[in-house]
Amino acid sequence: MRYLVTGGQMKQVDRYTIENIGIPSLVLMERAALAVAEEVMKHGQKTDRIWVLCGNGNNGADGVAAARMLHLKGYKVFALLVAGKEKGSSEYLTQVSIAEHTGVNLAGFSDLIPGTCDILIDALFGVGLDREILGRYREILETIRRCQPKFTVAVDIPSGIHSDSGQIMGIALKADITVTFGYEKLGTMLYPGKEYSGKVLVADIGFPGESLERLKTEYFTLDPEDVKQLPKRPAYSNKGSFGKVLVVAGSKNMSGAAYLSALAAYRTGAGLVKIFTVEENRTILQTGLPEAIITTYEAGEAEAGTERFKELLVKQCEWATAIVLGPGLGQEGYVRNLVEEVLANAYVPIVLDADGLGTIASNPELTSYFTENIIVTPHLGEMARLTGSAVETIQKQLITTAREYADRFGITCVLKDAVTIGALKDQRTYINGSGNSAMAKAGSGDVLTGIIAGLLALGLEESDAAAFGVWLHGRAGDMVKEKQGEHSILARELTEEIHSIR
Ligand SMILES: NC(=O)C1=CN([C@@H]2O[C@H](COP(=O)(O)OP(=O)(O)OC[C@H]3O[C@@H](n4cnc5c(N)ncnc54)[C@H](OP(=O)(O)O)[C@@H]3O)[C@@H](O)[C@H]2O)[C@@H](O)CC1
Ligand SMILES: [K+]
Repeated sequence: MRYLVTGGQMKQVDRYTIENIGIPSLVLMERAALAVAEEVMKHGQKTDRIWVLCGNGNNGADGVAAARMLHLKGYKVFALLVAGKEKGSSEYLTQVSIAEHTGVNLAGFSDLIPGTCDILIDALFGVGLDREILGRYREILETIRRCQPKFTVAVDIPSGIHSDSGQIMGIALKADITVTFGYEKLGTMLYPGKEYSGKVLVADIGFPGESLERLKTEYFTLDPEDVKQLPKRPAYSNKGSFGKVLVVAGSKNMSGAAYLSALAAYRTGAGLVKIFTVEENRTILQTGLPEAIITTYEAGEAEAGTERFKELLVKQCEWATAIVLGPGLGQEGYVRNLVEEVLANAYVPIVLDADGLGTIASNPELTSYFTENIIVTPHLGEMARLTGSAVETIQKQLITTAREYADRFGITCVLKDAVTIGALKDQRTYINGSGNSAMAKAGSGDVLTGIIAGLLALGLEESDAAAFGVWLHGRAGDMVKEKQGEHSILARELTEEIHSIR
């Protein structure tokens, strides 16, 4: 697990380290600049034309220091000082003074003769960027972009990307590599910032652990080594040891979603999976997934809300350790009854997805059944229906949208996008780094519900099941893509990779 920070949190880490621990700001900066210079030396040669674009805050000061280090190693460096010294930070003034004493080639931006730039070090704005880039700064960034640097190393974060949201603040520079300090910023994990950052390298510049621990560390991501934290299968066990997943899914002419969800739950480790679906799906599901138990109902009895139907459903809910509710249920009138009965009668974790969420959006009064064991997994369109916000608005504020929805009901909200967010009920927020665009295909979401339910059945609590589930799902997608390329992934193949990850 890796913590991620907002720009504001990073500033608090800086301040605490400087003021309470006593590591001078310039000492941190020296290590930051060295990390940048070393990265440039790995990619460049002494004959390369290296430009360093420097603002007059501490990001610019990092740039000036890196320019000095490269200059002293014999590299051809040209530091472009974009702003005057008047409002420069004290570290910036110190770095410029040192650079002057060591003979670094310093110039104002107006002295730039546009030409070949082999390597650009982008040190205009770091976590201090707090507003839209306009006027002269915008023109400077446009000029730099027109020069088409062959390789760009961003200092801390690409200039123009907001460190909390990953949004472009009017204009931004694209980097091949971003050398970030201490902890990765949310802005390089979230689109479009993620795309602008290239490869992100986190440089340890000496922040002691306690400088972060004392903050409320809310944001985190998972890496391949974290898979070790998933529960192991004890040797002495039976199918009952691993929990029972009830998949309430499927409708007439729609059996695939139930199949995929159930299959994924089994592949993730559930001991028993039962599909509760319409009678029409019995044969096809029994044939496709003979390992699953199939219990069926008639749409008519669900519509009428007969006693037999209610009793049958209550029995299923009592049987389950975890429930998937929604995939492929369709939008027939009876679905509302079905969803309400499950929400009212289940006392175990429920993964609510797809048509289950559609039912909630059309019948918002059903949210009164939401308890802390609900995990909702909407994509942006579903979230738009649930909240009444536009998709474009949600996309610009994934984290806040997911967090607000989760907190409103005290539930866990997994908001699915190119970077999926898990606003967990325990107040931590998971930012997913696995997965790829090839997974944007029918059935992929059904597999995710099954994986999360499988983890719940193994005993993970809702927050961990949601975060690990999203990660495993993306990782499986990455592995399938590696084998068969971008275009031909099928949702069911995601389930076939789960074993190689776990
Ligand atoms: N010891 C430390 O603290 C360490 C810090 N480190 C480094 O410091 C960086 C943070 O430094 P920072 O806080 O000085 O902010 P920074 O990103 O340089 O930007 C501030 C400048 O930008 C300006 N500005 C902002 N928005 C603007 C806009 N839209 N359009 C125009 N101007 C705009 C703003 O102007 P102002 O608002 O003052 O008018 C100010 O001049 C961090 O990312 C890391 O690289 C590391 O060395 C580790 C040790
Ligand atoms: K930068």
